Amino acid sequence: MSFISSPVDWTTWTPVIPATLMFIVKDGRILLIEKKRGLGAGKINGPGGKIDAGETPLESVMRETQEELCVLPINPRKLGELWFSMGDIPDILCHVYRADDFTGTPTETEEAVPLWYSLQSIPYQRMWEDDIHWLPLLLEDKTFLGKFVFEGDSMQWSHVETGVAW
Ligand SMILES: Nc1[nH]c(=O)nc2c1ncn2[C@H]1C[C@H](O)[C@@H](COP(=O)(O)OP(=O)(O)OP(=O)(O)O)O1
Repeated sequence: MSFISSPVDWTTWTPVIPATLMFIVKDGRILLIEKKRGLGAGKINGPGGKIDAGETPLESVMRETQEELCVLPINPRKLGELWFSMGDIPDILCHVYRADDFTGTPTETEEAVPLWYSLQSIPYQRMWEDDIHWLPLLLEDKTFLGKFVFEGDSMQWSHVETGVAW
């Protein structure tokens, strides 16, 4: 099924789960993870996760990157937001960050396997279906707001705007 106009009324959409993603880009490569558990297990994504109570999005993405990969991003900056209407699971608002350097050594943990990819060979076919709609913007250092409607793993509708001031 595909929709021309959104199947979701975004003016009344209310996110239930605030979450984060971090993309470290350095020397022509991007640091991704194979997620070992949780939502999207088996997929390739950036490190990140749910924001804990009392945490800011930035605090959360630093903690999650440290927990999942044993590295700390340097000078992270927020480039995007992703609004997910997820059907049968709670809706997610995800804050997306980029950093161009880090401290530590990417290390496999119980949650994730670190994977470096060249910017010319990002494995979009193993990522969430929406990623190809906004990750190229992040790589160009552009800001964005993406809205996506999913049914299970299948994207039903998408809209991405760029030039958003965060
Ligand atoms: N369609 C999608 N595209 C994408 O790129 N990332 C998505 C996505 N849907 C969810 N995510 C990411 C955002 C966030 O980092 C993560 C949220 O999944 P989870 O709730 O399973 O988090 P975690 O497995 O880290 O759980 P916690 O450790 O409890 O925070 O999944």
